[in-house]
Amino acid sequence: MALVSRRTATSNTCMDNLGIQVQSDMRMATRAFLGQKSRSLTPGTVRNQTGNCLHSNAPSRIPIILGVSSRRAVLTMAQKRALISLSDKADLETLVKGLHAEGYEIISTGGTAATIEKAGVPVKKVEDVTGFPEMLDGRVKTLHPAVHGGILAIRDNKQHMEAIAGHKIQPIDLVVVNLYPFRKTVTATPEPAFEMGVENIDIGGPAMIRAAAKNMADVCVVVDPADYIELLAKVVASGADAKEAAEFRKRMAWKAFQHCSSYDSQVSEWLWSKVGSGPAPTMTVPLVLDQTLRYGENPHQKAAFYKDQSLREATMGGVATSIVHWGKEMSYNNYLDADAAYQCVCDYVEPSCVIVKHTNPCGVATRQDLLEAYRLAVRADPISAFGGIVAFNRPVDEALAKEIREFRSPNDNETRMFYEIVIAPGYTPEGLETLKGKSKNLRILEAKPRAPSGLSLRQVAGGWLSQDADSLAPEEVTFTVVSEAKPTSQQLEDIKFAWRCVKHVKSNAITIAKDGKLLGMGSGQPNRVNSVRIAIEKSASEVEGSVLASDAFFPFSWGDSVELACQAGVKAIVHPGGSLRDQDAVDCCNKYGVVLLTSGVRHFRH
Ligand SMILES: NC(=O)c1ncn([C@@H]2O[C@H](COP(=O)(O)O)[C@@H](O)[C@H]2O)c1NC=O
Repeated sequence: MALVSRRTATSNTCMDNLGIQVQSDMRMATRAFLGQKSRSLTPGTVRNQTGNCLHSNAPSRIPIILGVSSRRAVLTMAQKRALISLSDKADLETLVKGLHAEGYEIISTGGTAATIEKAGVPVKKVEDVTGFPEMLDGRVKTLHPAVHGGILAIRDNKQHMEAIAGHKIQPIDLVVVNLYPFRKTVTATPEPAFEMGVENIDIGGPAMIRAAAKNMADVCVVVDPADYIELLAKVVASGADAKEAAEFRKRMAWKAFQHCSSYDSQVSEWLWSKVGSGPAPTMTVPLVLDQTLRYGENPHQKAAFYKDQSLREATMGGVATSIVHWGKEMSYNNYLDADAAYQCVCDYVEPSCVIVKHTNPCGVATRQDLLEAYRLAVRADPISAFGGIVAFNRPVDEALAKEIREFRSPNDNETRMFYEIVIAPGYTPEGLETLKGKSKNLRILEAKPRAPSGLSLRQVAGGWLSQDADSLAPEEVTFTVVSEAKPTSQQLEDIKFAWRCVKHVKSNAITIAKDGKLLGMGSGQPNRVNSVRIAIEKSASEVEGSVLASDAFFPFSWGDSVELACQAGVKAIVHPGGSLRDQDAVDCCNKYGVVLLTSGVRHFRH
C-alpha cells in the first residue's frame, strides 16, 4: 500500500513539503524494488529521480533504493524514527550511534537528549515534535498525540495514515524507554517522603511502552539495555531479515508488558504498604528469571530460578541475591537446601555453623570460635552431613577453610567430606582460595544475612498461601518454668539454642541439644513420639544431661514423648504448652526431676 505524506523540513532534510511515496512495509518495499531499478547514492545523500536532494544528512550506511512511480519521487525507504526516553542510560551511546549509522532520526526527552548530544549524535527534542514544552515538572513530556499517533498508527491502515498525515504527525518506528527507578527510590534508606514516591511513578513512559508494544506489527519497543545489540542487528540493520525482525518485535512487546506489569506491581505494593493493612485484596509478585536450572527436584522435571523483585525483598539478602564465587551451577534442590541452612544459621546470634540435608538441620553448633563450631556441627552427624550444605553466620577464614577442605569423616577416615555448598556472609581472600581447592564442584556462596522475615508465599494446587515468615527469636519468647525443678543458666542457654533450631525442622520436630550443640533431631514424623525416639537414638550416649525442644505441645506424656525423654536422660524440656494434658507433662517431669518450660509459642513447619 502506498501512501502520500507531506513532510516538513527538519534539520536533516533538504526538501520542504516534497511529496514522498512511502511504502507501508519496508521489507515489502525493499523486496519489490530490489528487482527493479535500484542504485546506491553517494553516502549521506538521498535524491529523488530528478536528482533533487531529499535527505542530506544520511550516514554512509543508509541503503538507498529508488523506484519510479508516476511523476512523484518514490522513496521506498522512509525516514525511520526512534523515540528514546530513558532513566537508565546504560549503553545509550552504543544504541544511538548504531541508530544514527542506519539513518534513524532520534527524538528524545530532556535528560536523555542531553546525553545523546554529548555522545555527538544528532537528536531532536520531543518538544519540537509535540510543539509543547515539557511541563508540570516532567509529569507531561511525551503524552501528546504527535507522539502517540506516531506510535499507534497502523501502517497498513489507510485511514490511520491519512489521519496522522493530516495532523502532520510522523510515524515513530522504534520506542526505547525505561522507567523512573521507582523501586530503588522508595526502598532507599532513609525512605523518601510519600510525595517523592508519588513523583517517581512514571506515567508517560509506560504509556509509550504499551502503545509501542500494542503496535508491535509496525513498531519495535525496547525496555532493557541488554537488548540493544540484538535490536541493532535484527531490526535496525539495513539488511535485517523481515521475519526475524517481526519475531523480535513480538518478543520485545511481551517483555514490555512484563516490564510495565512488574513496575505497576511495585507501585501498588508500595501504596498498599502506605494505605492498606492486612493481606492485600489482590497481589502481583514481580519475578525475574535468574536462570534456567538443569532440572527440578527430579531429573524429569523442568525448572528455573526467579528472583523476587517486590519491594519487600529489596534489602533482605539471603540466597536469591547471593554471589556464587565458585563451583557447579546451582540446582533446584541446592537452592532449597541452601536457603534452609542459611535462614537457620542467620537465626543464631553467636558465631554458628549449620549443616543441612534435605532442608533439615542435621548439624548445628555455636562457639566463639567458628572453626570449633564447624567441627562440632559436622561431628554431630557426619553420615548425614556428607553431601550436605554448610552454612556460617560469620566470614570463613583460611584456618576454617582448611578444616572444611581436609575434614575426614570419623566413620570413614579414608574419605574426605563431600559438601554441595558452603554459604557464608563473607570469606577472607585466603579462605576463599583454600576452599576452592576442595573441589571444582563445591559451590561457594556469599550471601547477605537473612533470617526468616517478611512475607512467606507458598503454592497449593490452584492457589497460594500467604503468611508472615516465622521470625520469632527466643529473645522475644517468654519461657515459663512449670516444673518443680528450676533450670540452670546453662540449661536455659541450651533451651534457647534447641528452640532456635526446632523452628527450622520439619514437623513433628524434636531437637535435643547440649552445650551449644545439636545432638539429635527427629523431623517430619507423623506422630511426635516417633520424632522423640529418633532424636534420642541419634543423641546416643550424649543424651544424658541434655535439653529437648518440641515445636508443638505434647498430646501425651506418660509412656509417651515426655516420659521417654526423661527416661533417656534429658534434663530439661521446652514445649509451647496448651494441650488438654499439659498437667501430665508437668507431673511426669516432676516425677523424674526434669525441668519443664513452656514457651507459649508454636513453631510448626509443614
Ligand atoms: N511524563 C511524560 O510524559 C514522560 N515521558 C517520558 N517519561 C519518562 O522520563 C524518563 C526520561 O527522562 P529524561 O530523558 O528527562 O531523563 C523516562 O524514564 C521516561 O519513562 C515521562 N515521565 C513520567 O511520566
